[in-house]
Amino acid sequence: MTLPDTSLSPAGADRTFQVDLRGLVDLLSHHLYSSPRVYLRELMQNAVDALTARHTLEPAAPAGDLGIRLYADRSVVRVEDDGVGLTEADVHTFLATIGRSSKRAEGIAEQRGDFIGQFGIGLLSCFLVADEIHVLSRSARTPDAPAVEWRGRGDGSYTVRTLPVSARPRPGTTVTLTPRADTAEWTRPAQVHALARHFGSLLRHPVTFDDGTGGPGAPVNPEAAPWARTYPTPGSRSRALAAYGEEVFGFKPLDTIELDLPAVGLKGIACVLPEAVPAGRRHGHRVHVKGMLLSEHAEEILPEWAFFVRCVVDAESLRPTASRESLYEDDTLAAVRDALAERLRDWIARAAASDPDLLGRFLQAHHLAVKSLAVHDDEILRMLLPWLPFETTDGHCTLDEFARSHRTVLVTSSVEEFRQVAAIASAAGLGVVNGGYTYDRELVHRLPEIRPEATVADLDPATLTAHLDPVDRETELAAAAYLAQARDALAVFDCDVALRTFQPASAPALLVDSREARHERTRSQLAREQQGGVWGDILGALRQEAPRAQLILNQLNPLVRTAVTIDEPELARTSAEALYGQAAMLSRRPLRPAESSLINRSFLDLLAHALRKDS
Ligand SMILES: Nc1ncnc2c1ncn2[C@@H]1O[C@H](COP(=O)(O)OP(=O)(O)OP(=O)(O)O)[C@@H](O)[C@H]1O
Repeated sequence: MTLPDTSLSPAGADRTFQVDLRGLVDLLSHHLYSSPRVYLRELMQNAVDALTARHTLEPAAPAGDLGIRLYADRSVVRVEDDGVGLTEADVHTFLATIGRSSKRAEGIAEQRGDFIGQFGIGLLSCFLVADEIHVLSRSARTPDAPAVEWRGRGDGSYTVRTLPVSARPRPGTTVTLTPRADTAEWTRPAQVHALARHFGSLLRHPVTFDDGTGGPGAPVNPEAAPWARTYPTPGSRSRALAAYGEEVFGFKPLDTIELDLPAVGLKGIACVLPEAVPAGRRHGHRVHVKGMLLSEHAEEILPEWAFFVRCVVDAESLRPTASRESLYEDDTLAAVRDALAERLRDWIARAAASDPDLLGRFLQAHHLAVKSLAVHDDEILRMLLPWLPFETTDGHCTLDEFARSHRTVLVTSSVEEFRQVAAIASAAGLGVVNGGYTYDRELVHRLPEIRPEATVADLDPATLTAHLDPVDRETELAAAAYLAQARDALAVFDCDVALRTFQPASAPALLVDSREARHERTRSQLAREQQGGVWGDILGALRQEAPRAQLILNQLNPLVRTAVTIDEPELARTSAEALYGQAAMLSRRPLRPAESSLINRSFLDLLAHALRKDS
């Protein structure tokens, strides 16, 4: 073992970490912030926090008198506020110490609720666009203190000096950046103006922008948030909220739901999407804190099932993470999520109770989202199950309509089984729902919970065939030769052939072949191929009696009646293959390569036969 060399440093001497500021800024820009543009958000946010502190200090000061002024010409970007300002001691403590913040209580988790910042690193984001940060400040807390100037450089060095009061006659802070040439994209005047509007349009303090061309500063946030304005009528209010939703999200909402949670000072709107979105694709919500836009893609404020809305909210006490692009997962956020989810449920309940037209349009676009919700939410299930659309043997209809005309509701377990039995079941007067889509079978089975008079049962193809009428002995005997040839032709598909009578007469054949049966046959076939090998033994051990597919020919169908009388063996085989191919296609399940080539071959053979006959 080698002992550490202690000759150069006295044992136990305390040392101080060195910080490589360039490395730190690099880390922030590549891993914390999504884009250099966030420098403006951080500066505006510091200005907002400084104004908040000033209001606490001077509660009587009229809010409209204290504001934020932005300035950008081609050579500098400046953010000036009438906030609480800094003394020389504050500058050393807060500006020059990375990770130190005046907005935090004792621990890192104890942010003082009135501020947006807390981590003491936001100002560093200015190094994403400039090599030097210049701060000129005057404290409102110590009005006699001189103005103080701080210059912080990207290499980690800084200078502080005090200046006469005349250098900054009023309390507040001015931060000036001299952008690097390669960052013009984020610092040219038009861009600074656009970014200021983007981040600050809902700020409650007056914010102006001046591009140095001489005109008056343009207001960045001329109007209050749309939900904070007053409107002459409820109708004009909801139209204004919808127009705002359209402006920020780019779609015309199906409806706009107002959100208001006084406990956390949250207000905003949820815009119902006019079209369905794939369940996995979530766009997230726009979250403002104290008016400041922090995230455009926050997902955490609503549960996953709420993918049919996009929200804009402004909250007093949600806590952003250091990157500001997501929210700190704490009890408040969990409570907000629950409360907002409750609002969405209330909206659905209201539409179900009093606005069938709106409910209809909503379900047309979002029935999948609602189905996923109803599976876990008894309240939604009770309210909406009768209204949800399902594919049935009566076409697409609501479960309520369907249950009214069918006392027993049969439900298949796969889409393909539904396709196989739909026409025949409906001709036989049976009511079948396609239970193959996600959630559908589960939901249909819960119908008796809200319609106790309804009965729901599973239907599989084998049950249906058991109900088909056999043909009389004479017909069976007459068809025996044809059936034998058909069985022989279809043996490669492990398919039996039978003759029955069923409606509709227009259906020549029904292929009964459940998914489980197909899997079982594949396994059996593999076991046969692998005989003797390890796989063969394993698969063999798993082997059950492989259920066979069944092609059921319809004796009522004129084509089948003719086919069973064919005495030409080749033509008999081809016709059986063609009937099998047509029934397989009707089931709309994916065809195996052998089946596709069989369909091709039988078609061409039949064509050749027809042409030969004609010539
Ligand atoms: N415009 C300003 N007016 C007054 N003080 C300011 C201003 N900008 C920065 N400060 C002081 O500098 C400190 C550090 O600012 P910085 O933006 O780095 O971090 P923060 O805002 O405290 O936290 P966060 O990293 O979460 O933004 C602040 O806590 C505040 O004391």
